[in-house]
Amino acid sequence: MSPLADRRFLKMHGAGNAIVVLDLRGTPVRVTPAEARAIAADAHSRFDQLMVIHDPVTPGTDAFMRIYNTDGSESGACGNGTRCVGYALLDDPAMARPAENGALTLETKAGLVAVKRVTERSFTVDMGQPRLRWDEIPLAEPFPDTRRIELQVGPIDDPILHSPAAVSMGNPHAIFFVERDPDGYDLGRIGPLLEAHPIFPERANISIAQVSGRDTIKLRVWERGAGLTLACGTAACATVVAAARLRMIGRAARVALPGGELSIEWRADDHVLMTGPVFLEGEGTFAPELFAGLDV
Ligand SMILES: N[C@H](CCC[C@H](N)C(=O)O)C(=O)O
Repeated sequence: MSPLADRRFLKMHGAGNAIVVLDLRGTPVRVTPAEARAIAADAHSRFDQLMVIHDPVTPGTDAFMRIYNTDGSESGACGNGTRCVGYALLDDPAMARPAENGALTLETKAGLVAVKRVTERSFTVDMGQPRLRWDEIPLAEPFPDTRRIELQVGPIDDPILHSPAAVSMGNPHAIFFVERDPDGYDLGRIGPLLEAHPIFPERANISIAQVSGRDTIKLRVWERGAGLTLACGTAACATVVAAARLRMIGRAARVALPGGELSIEWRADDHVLMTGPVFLEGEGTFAPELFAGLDV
C-alpha cells in the first residue's frame, strides 16, 4: 500500500496552472514518478504540477520542495506552484507555520527561492538568477550566445521556429519570438517535437511569445512533462529575461497567458521577481485505490 493513501492535499491553481500541494514534512516518504502519474490521472487530483513539501535541508530555509510534472518527471523550478506553496505554508490551517513577516525561503534541487505575500491572494516569488550559459540551460552543443540558437527542425517548416532564445530558471526554456499572434501557431503539434529536440538533453519548456509593447508580452507555453498549460511562471520569467537580452523590452513586463497575467521584473541585481495570483479550489485525500497495482 502506498504511504500516500488517505493523505490530504490542496487543489489549487496559479493563473490557471493546475497545482496540487502535498505536505510530507515529518515523514521519510518520497513520491515516486508512478505515484505522481497516478495522482495526475485522477479527476479529483489532476495537476500540471504536484508540489511536495518536505522538511528543510539547508539551515535557514523553511522547507524543501520536490516538483513533479504530469508525466512523473521532476523539475527544479515551478513559479506558479511556488506561489501556491507560499499560500499553503502561510494560510492553510494544517500546513501553516509561523513565518517571519509573511516571507518564506524554499529550496528545490535547483537552489533557493523566496516567496512573500502581496495581498490575500497574490504572492511575489524571487525566482533567483537566470542561468544563461549553454551548459547551464543545458544545451547539447556549445552555443556562445544563447540569445538566439539555431535548431534543425525538419518537420517544422516555419523558419521563425528554428531560432529560439534559451534560458534556464532552474528548468530549461526555449522561447520563440514571433510577430504574429501566438495563438496562430499549432503549439499542440510543434510543442512535443521541440520539447524532445536532441539539442535539449533534459528536454525543454517551449514558449511562443509576441512582444506587444515596451512592457507587455503575449505568451503561450507547451510545458516539459505537462503539455499545454494555461500558465507557466518560469516560462514567463525566462521570456522576460530573453526579451530584455534582445533589447525588445526593458527589464520588466506584464505577461499575458491564457489563464491570467503575471508581472515579471529582472532586477538589476540579476534576480527575477514574479508576482501573480493563487486560487484555492479545494482539498481532498488520496483514495488508496489510486495506487492499486503500483509496486510501492
Ligand atoms: N514543466 C516545468 C515545471 C513547471 C513549470 C511551470 N508550471 C511554472 O509555473 O514555472 C518543467 O518541467 O521544467
